[in-house]
Amino acid sequence: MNRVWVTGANGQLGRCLQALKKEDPSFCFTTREQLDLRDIAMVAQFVEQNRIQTVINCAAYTAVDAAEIYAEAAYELNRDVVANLGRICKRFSVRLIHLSTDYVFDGQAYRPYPTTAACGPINVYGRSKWEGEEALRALALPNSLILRTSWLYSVYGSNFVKTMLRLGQLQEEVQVVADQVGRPTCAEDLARFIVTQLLDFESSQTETYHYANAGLCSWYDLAVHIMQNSKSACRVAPIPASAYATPAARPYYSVLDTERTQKDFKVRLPYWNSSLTRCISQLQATG
Ligand SMILES: NC(=O)C1=CN([C@@H]2O[C@H](COP(=O)(O)OP(=O)(O)OC[C@H]3O[C@@H](n4cnc5c(N)ncnc54)[C@H](OP(=O)(O)O)[C@@H]3O)[C@@H](O)[C@H]2O)C=CC1
Ligand SMILES: Cc1cn([C@H]2C[C@H](O)[C@@H](COP(=O)(O)OP(=O)(O)O[C@H]3O[C@@H](C)C(=O)[C@@H](O)[C@H]3O)O2)c(=O)[nH]c1=O
Repeated sequence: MNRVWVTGANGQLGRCLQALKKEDPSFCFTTREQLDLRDIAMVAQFVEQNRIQTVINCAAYTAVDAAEIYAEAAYELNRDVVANLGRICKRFSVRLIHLSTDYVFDGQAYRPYPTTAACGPINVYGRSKWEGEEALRALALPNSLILRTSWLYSVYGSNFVKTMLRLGQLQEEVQVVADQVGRPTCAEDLARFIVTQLLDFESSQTETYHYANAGLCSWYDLAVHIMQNSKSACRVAPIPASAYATPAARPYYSVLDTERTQKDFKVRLPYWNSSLTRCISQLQATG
C-alpha cells in the first residue's frame, strides 16, 4: 500500500483531494492545526511513524498581496518549510509532489511558458514559491515532481470565482483587469489528475510539470463568464491593471504550456470554461 500524506488539507486543493480520497485508507490528511509544517521535528516524526511513501504538499502561503507585507511568513512557508520537507523526504526515501504557481514567471512572454522557461517572479509570493522550487531541485529527489498550476478555483475556500459570484449579487457593476492573461484551473480537475497519474511517478530526480485547464483568458473574460453563467445582471467593465492598484504586481501573461504533461501522461486537459460552468452549478446548487 502506497501511504500518501496530503498537507494543507483545509485548503482548496486539499479539500478537493479529500473529496476524492478521504475514505481511502492509504491516504491521510493534515491541517495546519493538526500539524504545523514549520515544526520540522514533528514533520519527520509524522513521516516515519506513519511510514509515509508519498507526500502531496498542498500547504502554502497563498495570500499574494499580504505576502508583500508579511514577506517573512511567505518565505518561511513557501521556501524554508518546502526545503525542510524535501530533506525529510530524501532521508526517508519518500516521493514528493509539490505544488507551485504560474506566478514564478515574469509575464513578459507572448507564448505559453514551457517548464524549461526561465523564471523571473515579480512579487514576493512568486519569488518565495520559486525559491522553494529551487531548494527541491537542488535536492534532486527521485520520483518527485514540482507541479505548477494557475488561477485555481473550487467550491472551497476563497478564490476569484467565488468573489465574482458574491460581487455579482451585490453590485451593478464590477471593474476587472483585462490585461492579465492566464489559464483558470479547476482544483477538482487538478486533484483528479494528481491521484490518477502521479502516485507512481518514476524519475531519477525532481521533475517539473505544468497542469492547467486548456484555453486561456483574462481576469475580465473570466468575470464575464461567471456573471453570464450565474445569470447575474452585474456589468463587467474591463480596466487595465494600472487602474487597479494592488500591493503585489501580477504577471501580464502567465499562461502555462502544458504540452509536456499531455505528452508524458497521455492526458487531455478539460477546457477552462466547461470546468468553470460545472463549478458554478455546484456552487449554486449548494447555495
Ligand atoms: N490558489 C491558487 O490560485 C493557486 C495555488 N497554487 C498552489 O497550489 C497549492 C494549493 O493552493 P490552494 O489549495 O489554493 O491553497 P490554500 O491557500 O487554499 O491552502 C493552503 C493551505 O496551507 C495551510 N497552511 C498554511 N500554513 C501552514 C503551516 N504552517 N502548516 C501547515 N499548513 C499550513 C493553510 O492552512 P489554514 O487553512 O489553516 O490557513 C491552507 O489550508 C499551493 O502550493 C499554491 O501555491 C498555484 C497556482 C494557483
Ligand atoms: C476582486 C477583483 C480583482 N481584480 C483583479 C486583481 C488581480 O489583478 C486579479 C486577480 O485577483 P485575485 O487577488 O483574486 O487573484 P490572485 O490572488 O492574484 O490569484 C493568484 O493566486 C495565487 C495563489 C496564484 O498562484 C496564482 O495562480 C493566481 O491564482 O483580478 C479586479 O480587477 N477586480 C476585482 O473586483
